[in-house]
Amino acid sequence: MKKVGLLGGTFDPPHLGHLLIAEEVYEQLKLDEVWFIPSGEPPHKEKASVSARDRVDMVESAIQDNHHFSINTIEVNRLGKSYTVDTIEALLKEYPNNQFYFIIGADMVEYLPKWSRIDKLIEQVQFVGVKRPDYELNTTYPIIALDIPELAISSTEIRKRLANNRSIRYLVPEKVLEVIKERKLYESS
Ligand SMILES: Nc1ncnc2c1ncn2[C@@H]1O[C@H](COP(=O)(O)OP(=O)(O)OP(=O)(O)O)[C@@H](O)[C@H]1O
Ligand SMILES: O=C(O)c1ccc[n+]([C@@H]2O[C@H](COP(=O)([O-])O)[C@@H](O)[C@H]2O)c1
Repeated sequence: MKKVGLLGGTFDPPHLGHLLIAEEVYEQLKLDEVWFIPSGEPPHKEKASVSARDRVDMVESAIQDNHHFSINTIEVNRLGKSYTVDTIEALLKEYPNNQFYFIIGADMVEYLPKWSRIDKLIEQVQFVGVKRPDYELNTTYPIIALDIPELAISSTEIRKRLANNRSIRYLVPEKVLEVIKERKLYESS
């Protein structure tokens, strides 16, 4: 049975915090792979600022030099809001021999009670919660809580910096920076 970590996200844009949590969970839980799953329509927040195509391309650029990371586009290929419960149901059908671990930051751990059909979802997939500055990892849900180095990086902060012509070097991988610059993403109009 293959142990596969899933990192769902808006990735608007992907940053070093995402890569660090994926790598830490991969190592600590001895996973075989981690799949990055960009949302089509995020279930609980405003639409992303750039297209799904751009977000997929940025994720591909971010993970290209790590052979145990890959991208899965199941959510961008599905219409409507990207509820995790639908994604897990589809993945379990398609890959019955995989054991999935859904990785979330502490902000999403706090939000778990509000996830769609959470009582069903919690029985279908093992959640792994990781620390994130300013959020608590406490929950009554049966998650695996992991201690990881905390990085105070968010996509929101990166978008703000770009809007103010500030540097995002060393907050995102070089390759992601190249895509952002080439396509003039996140420039204020
Ligand atoms: N610095 C971080 N430390 C720990 N977890 C993180 C970090 N950044 C993102 N995550 C987690 O990664 C997943 C995907 O996050 P997402 O793509 O929404 O990035 P974000 O930085 O939270 O974006 P935004 O600021 O736009 O809300 C979520 O589970 C989130 O909690
Ligand atoms: O299914 C839900 O109700 C749900 C609610 C909040 C978040 N999620 C998922 O959690 C992941 C991280 O969310 P986000 O918004 O921080 O990118 C992403 O895969 C979302 O689809 C899912």
